[in-house]
Amino acid sequence: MRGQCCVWWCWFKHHQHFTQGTLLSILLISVFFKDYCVLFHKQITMSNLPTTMATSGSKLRLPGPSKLKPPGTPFKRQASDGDLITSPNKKARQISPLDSSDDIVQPKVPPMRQGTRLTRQPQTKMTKSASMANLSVGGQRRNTMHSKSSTLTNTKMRASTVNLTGRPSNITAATGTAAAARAAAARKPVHNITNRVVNSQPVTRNSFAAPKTTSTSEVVSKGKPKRAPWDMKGRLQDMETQVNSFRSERESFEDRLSGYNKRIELLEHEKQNLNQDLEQYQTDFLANRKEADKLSEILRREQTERNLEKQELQRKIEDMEYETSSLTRKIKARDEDISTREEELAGLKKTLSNMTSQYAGIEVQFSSTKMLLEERTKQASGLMEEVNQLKATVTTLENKLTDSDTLRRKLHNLVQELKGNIRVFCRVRPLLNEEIKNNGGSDVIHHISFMDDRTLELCKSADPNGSTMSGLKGRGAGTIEFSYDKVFQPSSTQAEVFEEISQLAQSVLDGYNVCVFAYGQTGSGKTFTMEGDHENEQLEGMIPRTVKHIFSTMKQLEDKGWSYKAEASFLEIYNETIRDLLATPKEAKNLSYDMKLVDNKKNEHYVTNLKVVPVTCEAQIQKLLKMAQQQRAVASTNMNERSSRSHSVFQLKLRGENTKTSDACEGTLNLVDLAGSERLKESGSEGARLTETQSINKSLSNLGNVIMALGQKQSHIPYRNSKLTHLLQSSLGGNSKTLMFVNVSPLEMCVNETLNSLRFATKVNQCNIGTATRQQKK
Ligand SMILES: Nc1ncnc2c1ncn2[C@@H]1O[C@H](COP(=O)(O)OP(=O)(O)OP(=O)(O)O)[C@@H](O)[C@H]1O
Repeated sequence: MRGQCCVWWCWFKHHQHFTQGTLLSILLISVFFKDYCVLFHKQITMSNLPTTMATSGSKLRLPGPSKLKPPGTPFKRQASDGDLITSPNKKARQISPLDSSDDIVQPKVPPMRQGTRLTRQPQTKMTKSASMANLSVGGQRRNTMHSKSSTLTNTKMRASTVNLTGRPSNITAATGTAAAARAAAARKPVHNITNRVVNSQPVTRNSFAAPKTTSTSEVVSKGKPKRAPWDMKGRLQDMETQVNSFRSERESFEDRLSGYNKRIELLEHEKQNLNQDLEQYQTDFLANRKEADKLSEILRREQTERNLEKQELQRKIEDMEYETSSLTRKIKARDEDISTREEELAGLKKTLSNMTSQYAGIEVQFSSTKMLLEERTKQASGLMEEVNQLKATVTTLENKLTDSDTLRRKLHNLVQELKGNIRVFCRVRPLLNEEIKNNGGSDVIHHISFMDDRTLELCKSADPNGSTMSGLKGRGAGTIEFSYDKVFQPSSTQAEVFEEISQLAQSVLDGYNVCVFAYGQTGSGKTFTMEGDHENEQLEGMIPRTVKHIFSTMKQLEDKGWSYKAEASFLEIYNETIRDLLATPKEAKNLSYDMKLVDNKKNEHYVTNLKVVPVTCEAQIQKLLKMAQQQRAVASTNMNERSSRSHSVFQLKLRGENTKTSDACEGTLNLVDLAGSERLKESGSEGARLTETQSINKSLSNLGNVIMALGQKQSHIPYRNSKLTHLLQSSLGGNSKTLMFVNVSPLEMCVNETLNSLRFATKVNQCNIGTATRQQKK
């Protein structure tokens, strides 16, 4: 009966537009086929297996127990396309009716729309299932329905039946729409009918496995007594009742269907929204992913930078640690220093307290001293007046002194002029080591007596040749007295000797010609007097001392506006031949030296090819003297090992200019070391040495002749008789200041030579060779 009802319901649903009359006639026909339908229903119920139901040419295949899903298992999406009967494009939403159960696991939805889905989704599934079942039963595809799809359809139909029987579900509750309310009102009669089913057999999942369908006819039959077969009227009434019931159900279903359709639309809309959301999510996801990539890149860079910064900071920390350690050491050192300073400070404080007490005492003294000072200040002011007066007196005296000095110079020159321009100094050398031994260990010279600083006596015990001392003053037999401008005893030093001739050095700077020569026998001390010992400053001779004096005076005169130019030359005359002592043998090779007159009026001569060296300092001249000394010809004789056999002439020309007074002058200094005078018999010279000696004596005797001629004012002065006098012409004449050293040997065996030298010197000293004149340059 239940199957029959289903058939009818389906048919009715399909042909709902039929008129009630038509429906009635159909019902009558179905009554005739009642037995067949009952039998068919029984077959279904008994077998509980998939059954093919044919009604009015339509077939419906019901699912067997094996086709049903286990309880609690939701329909899965792997259902074939056959499951999607009415709307294949919505198969994603085709879910088992069991999803409506409370214990069905709901599909996950995005959180944003979770609330919505939780309330709507089950309803959507159920609506679809119900519509599908309705369509299937309605026979739209009754001839083409596949067995599998019909199985599912049957299952769905049953599920919809279950829902239609009034099982409370969240779908109804969730929708809560007006349509649902209308449907519920329309369903009311059926609900009453089905309530019995619900009460007798509650719907569970297991009930789907073994569905216990109860046909409407059975329900009706249970409520009312079964009509007899012949009671067609009653039956017709029942059918009408059922038809009404079905109609109301149909309306209810239609309402629900329209609700489901709306729901489908909503869900479609929601799906679109969800798709949009999904797209948005995907877009967002991609954007976020890109952003995440960017951020990760930034993070990586940041990490790299942070690592670098970290390393930098670590380095800085290390540096700071190092600095800290150094500062700590410094602080420690400073602390130590501070402690030391503190100790010092404590000591100083003590000292300060002592000094403070001392200061108090001093202050007392100071006050007394202050008073004293005031008195002294008064005295000082008086004394200052005296000092000023004295200063004025001093100034006056200084002026007088200057005038006196000038007068003294004039008088000095006058005295020199009165003395004669050629002066003679006698110097007796001391006995040397060997000579002292021979003298019995005594340095006393027995045959020479020094009367004063100008006179000496020569004692000559016997004259084997019968010579007399006629013409000389004597205090008795064998004693001869000689007087000169100055007599230097053996003890006289080089400095004492130079002091006497320093005025001559000054005269050169004043523009006078000066000639100093040493005369004496070999070994009497001429070279010692003129050159001395260059290595020992105290033993330096007249030449270096004169040069030093001249250069020091030149510096002093610079303050008075004088500036000088000096030129030096050094030559020797050996055997009447001139040799340049400042030229090396290479330089002097093939050079001839001769005397030539510079100026006829002045009788000035010069030596051709002679090397003249400009000098600016004393050291240069010292160098030249050493060079000349090395080159000087030294010959060994019986009388003296270092006997020099030539006359040496050191010449220094000075030209001075005064920028203040526009004064100018020119002076020449000649320092001559004559060759030793010796008598031929005593020297024992032979051959070349004899010739040397003869030449030397000749030039020396010619020197004497020139001086004699000058003294006697002869018209002819034999300057040219020898190279020496020829060279010294300008210095021996009346235009120069000449000084002759007569060097005397202390040896008694040389007394005759000494006598000759002293006689020669006396002759020279008696000569008046004229007045020296200053050579002024204009
Ligand atoms: N005043 C003196 N004081 C000390 N020693 C002196 C003095 N005069 C000369 N002598 C010494 O006497 C020696 C001879 O002196 P020097 O060579 O000067 O004689 P000389 O006359 O130049 O001889 P020559 O004509 O042969 O050159 C030297 O050893 C010198 O040192």
